[in-house]
Amino acid sequence: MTGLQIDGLGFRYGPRVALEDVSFAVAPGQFCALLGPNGAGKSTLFALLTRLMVSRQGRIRVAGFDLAQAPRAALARIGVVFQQPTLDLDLTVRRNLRYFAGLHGLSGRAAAMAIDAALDRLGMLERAGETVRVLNGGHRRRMEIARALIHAPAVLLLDEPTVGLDAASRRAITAHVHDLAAGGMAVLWATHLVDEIGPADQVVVLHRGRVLAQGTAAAIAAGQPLADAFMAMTAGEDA
Ligand SMILES: Nc1ncnc2c1ncn2[C@@H]1O[C@H](COP(=O)(O)OP(=O)(O)OP(=O)(O)O)[C@@H](O)[C@H]1O
Repeated sequence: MTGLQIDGLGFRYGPRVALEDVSFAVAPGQFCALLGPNGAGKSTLFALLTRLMVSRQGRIRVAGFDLAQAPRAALARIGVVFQQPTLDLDLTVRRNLRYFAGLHGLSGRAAAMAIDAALDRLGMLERAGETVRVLNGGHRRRMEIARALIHAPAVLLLDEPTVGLDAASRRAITAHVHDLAAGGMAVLWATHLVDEIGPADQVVVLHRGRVLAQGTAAAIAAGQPLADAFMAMTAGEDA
């Protein structure tokens, strides 16, 4: 397995169970939507995948590397776009990315090539010299995704990356990230918005820390709109 594999993952905040026996995989070339309402456990899962937090329950493998046993090798193969933007608004796009390339040990020509390639993939190359502050929200987000690609990760994690964006920007970013998956990356996209998911995408429905369903969106929707299937599943749990 060369993408992302999660087996039996659990996590508690004191007595509160945030994740329970979560297992699923994202293969290279797959766009997988982690679909869950507020409080489902998506951010907790992302914190465990990026080792901001550690769990003793279960196992996470990235491109075959066990995150607990070989954290550096595993983390080197992950690109992350967190919910909260973390850009220096007063630097240009290129300087922001150069700083980040340096964190990954890239400098000089290698860094310049990686930065140009990543910006090009997100349609942002012509904006490389602009200060981040003048970019709109959609372009800032695209730049953050480009930044997450600089070290050529095998797995790309995005935590609700379209929050606060207008419809056109959301559509553009969703399309760009689908293209990255089609190019061979394993993509995990956390969201509570079903309109960001295509029928062929993989979906993992997370609710109250547990996986309620997983499969293609078409299979989970089972002939009804995905939104209805999702509402029925999560409302049923509340009853
Ligand atoms: N620091 C914390 N201390 C205690 N409980 C927490 C903490 N962080 C999250 N929780 C709880 O863990 C559960 C999962 O929260 P989490 O933030 O992972 O969900 P989420 O799916 O990311 O939700 P959202 O979309 O609102 O960010 C929730 O019940 C939440 O209240």
